[in-house]
Amino acid sequence: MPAINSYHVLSLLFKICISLLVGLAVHFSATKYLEYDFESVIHAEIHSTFEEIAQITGELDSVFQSLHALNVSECDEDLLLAMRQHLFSALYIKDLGYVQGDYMLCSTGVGIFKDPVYVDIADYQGPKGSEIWVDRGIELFDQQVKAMIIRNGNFNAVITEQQFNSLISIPVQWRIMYHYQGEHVHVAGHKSLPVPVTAQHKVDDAFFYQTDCSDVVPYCVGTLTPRSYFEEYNQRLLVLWLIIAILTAVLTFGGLLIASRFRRSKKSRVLRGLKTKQFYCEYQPIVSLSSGHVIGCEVLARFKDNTGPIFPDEFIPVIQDSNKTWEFSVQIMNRVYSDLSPECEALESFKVNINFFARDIDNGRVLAIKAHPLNTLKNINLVVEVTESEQLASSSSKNTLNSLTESGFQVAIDDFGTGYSNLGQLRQFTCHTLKIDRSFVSEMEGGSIRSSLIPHVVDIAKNINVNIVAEGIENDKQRMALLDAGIAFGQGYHFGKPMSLNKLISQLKSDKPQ
Ligand SMILES: Nc1nc2c(ncn2[C@@H]2O[C@H](COP(=O)(O)O[C@H]3[C@@H](O)[C@H](n4cnc5c(=O)[nH]c(N)nc54)O[C@@H]3COP(=O)(O)O)[C@@H](O)[C@H]2O)c(=O)[nH]1
Repeated sequence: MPAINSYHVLSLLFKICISLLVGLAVHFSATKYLEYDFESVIHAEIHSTFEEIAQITGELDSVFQSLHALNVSECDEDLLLAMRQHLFSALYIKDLGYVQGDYMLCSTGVGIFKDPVYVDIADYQGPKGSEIWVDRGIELFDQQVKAMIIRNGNFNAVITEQQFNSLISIPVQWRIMYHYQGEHVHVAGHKSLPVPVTAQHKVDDAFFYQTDCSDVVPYCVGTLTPRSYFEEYNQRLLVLWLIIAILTAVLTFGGLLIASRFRRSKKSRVLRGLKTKQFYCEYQPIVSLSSGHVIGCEVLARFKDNTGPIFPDEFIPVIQDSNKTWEFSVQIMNRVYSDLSPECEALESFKVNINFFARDIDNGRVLAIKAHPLNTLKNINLVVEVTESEQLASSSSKNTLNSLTESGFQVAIDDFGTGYSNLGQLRQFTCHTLKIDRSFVSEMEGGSIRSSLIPHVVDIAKNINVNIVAEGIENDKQRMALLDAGIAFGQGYHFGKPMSLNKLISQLKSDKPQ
């Protein structure tokens, strides 16, 4: 299991926060949408109220018009009959009366008054010369009701507040205002609601407040709807959206986990590292086994990102499988160049072994090394190190290696003895060094069959006149035994682990006779 560090904790917290934010955003947007939708419902309700008010005023206009057409100057039974006929067919008007001057003479409900009733001053002037009284308590068919009275000429009509109560069907607090010549007069509903001056709406934690004024009739309506009604009205949708929001948050979290797992997969880290040039180099000394002097080094690529290091045994296969071998080698050469260029003055015919892939030898891409600035560094002998493999046996590989050696490069065959090389193959191209795989060295003390092959490899090397570097020397006993076997050079933890170039240079300086 990978170690959990603060980076992982932070990244997990980040994912949780993003997922919560996405879930909240979905929830917030859905609620806003439902609120908007609910406001449209209230808006439609207000507009249907205006339509009904228009019908009321239309009814009043037509009744007044036809009563005026009777051209009467007193209230008699004929007029009462005519008024009652109008009342019978009216939808909204609940009573009609005849007024002369400041006195009402008769009404459809009472008939002809014995004593004319004094009519006080109207609350406000209405359109078309009408006068209006609002919120009046009147007796209608033996019942005390609140009503609005509209007078036009010698006639007045009564509209009860009950008429208005049925105009708005949703359970909101509402208020209808008469709006004429800049004045707002309460007509019906909750007097405490704010005066609806212009169309506006507001939503808070507890209420939806919405007001609107009609363009057709001089009325405005204000509504105050408790949020609980909104929640009840949209109960199913709110629950559904809450579930969707939770699911979205969970899916986002899952998606982020998968994405980051992919991001953290070795393959994507390595390829990202290649793109962002995150590979760097360590240098392992190669020494003379007799004197212990450092005669050169092997360049070993390293990789580390904020998730941690990845070792060559893991990243080399990724690079091979992704066909990025040459891109990788160029990056390493560039790194070696920038590491070495400030230091090379202090060196003396120093071998620098760089590992290349057999496929880049086979396809000849490695020949581009000839034009690389590394080639211009003073005191450096570049050694092309390549692991022995089947690909090295191809004729194109041989041509490439021969072309390199003709141009002054040295060639080292790495891990010699583990695979495909044979003496016949080695004779076909010039190679300068055989590097004996560390498995031979590590098994020397146990006297394995493999280690018993070392003298044989030494013979082969002498035969074709190449140097041998023994790899993986971890103690002095191994050094001595290899020296006895006729091997001149070695590499291994006994002389130094792969290290930074600065460290290697200091080791070199302390190594030099003063
Ligand atoms: N084409 C390229 N291949 C590269 C490059 N950089 C590295 N590699 C290859 O990856 C393999 C693993 O390399 P690494 O993990 O760096 O191991 C090297 C040494 O650290 C290790 N070593 C050296 N001395 C000892 C020792 O005394 N004991 C011990 N247990 N290990 C030791 O051996 C590796 C070097 O081996 P070799 O290459 O065979 O000389 C390895 O195959 C690298 O070649 C690169 O830039 N390009």
